[in-house]
Amino acid sequence: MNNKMSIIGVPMDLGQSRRGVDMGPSAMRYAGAIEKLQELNIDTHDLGDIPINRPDQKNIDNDSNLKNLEQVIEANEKLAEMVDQEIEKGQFPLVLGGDHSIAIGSLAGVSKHYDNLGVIWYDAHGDLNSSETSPSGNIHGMPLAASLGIGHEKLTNLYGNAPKIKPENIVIVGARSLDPGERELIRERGIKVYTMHEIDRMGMSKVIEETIDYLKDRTDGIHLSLDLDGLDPSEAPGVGTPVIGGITYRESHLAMEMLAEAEVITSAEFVEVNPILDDKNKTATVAVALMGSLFGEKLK
Ligand SMILES: NC(=[NH2+])NCCC[C@H](N)C(=O)O
Ligand SMILES: [Mn+2]
Ligand SMILES: [Mn+2]
Repeated sequence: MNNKMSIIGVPMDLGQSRRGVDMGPSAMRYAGAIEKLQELNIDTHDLGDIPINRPDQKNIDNDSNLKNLEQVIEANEKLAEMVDQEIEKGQFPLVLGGDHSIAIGSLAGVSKHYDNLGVIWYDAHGDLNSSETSPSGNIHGMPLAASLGIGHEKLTNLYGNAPKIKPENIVIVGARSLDPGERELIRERGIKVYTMHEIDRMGMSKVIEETIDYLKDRTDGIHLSLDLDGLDPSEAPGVGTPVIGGITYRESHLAMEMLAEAEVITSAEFVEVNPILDDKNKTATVAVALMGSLFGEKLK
């Protein structure tokens, strides 16, 4: 793996309705993210947080039902540019969120550098909604669709033309809450999904083995987008949209270790850590432990 890493914090909570996820980057730094990476002999540059403009009140776009559309776009444009520049310099970008809408910016920046970017979407949700299908108007439920070129054109065309990624280069792991429009899209576009059912049946080991086999040959880089709500809320309670019956802490470590061993991940983000809803920073601590495994920590 690329040993030179740039950390980019995105303290943004405007892609969903529960305040507090803007403190995610601080919570993960406080839980020792930078020290953990340095311990692993990774040459780590913490670039700090992207400045976020907060609206005075809740802003709902008139022609779509999208909440805080302008602010989300502004933040994502800054993020895309930064991610793009860091990769250009030869750095591995590690993005700390913030709500999952920031994946729009991460993927916009990363995809500039790959013709066939692969994406592992580790999440209880598909985040495949558009303004038409979204039950909530929350943009954090839309980043994967937007990156596929589906949805509001200001989101799909952010920092370059749509689409940023191809449906056949995506693997969703941990899904257990999919809206009707998302299911339809998964079927229509043939997106590969390992729901909790498959994880229970096959075991995480087989799921990740298949994921790597599937993506390895067809892609020229793989972005890991890890939403902490992919884990079970008993182990990662500090998230805004928890869904019972999730991936365990051990399964998640195994997944990260297998990805590290295969040396396939070329960029990553950890999102949706909400310290206000958390139990003594437990979720940020879990996130940092998973970063350890993803970036090569071994027990012996
Ligand atoms: N990144 C997340 N936590 N997304 C949750 C999305 C929940 C729901 N599917 C929605 O679109 O509103
Ligand atoms: Mn989620
Ligand atoms: Mn998500």
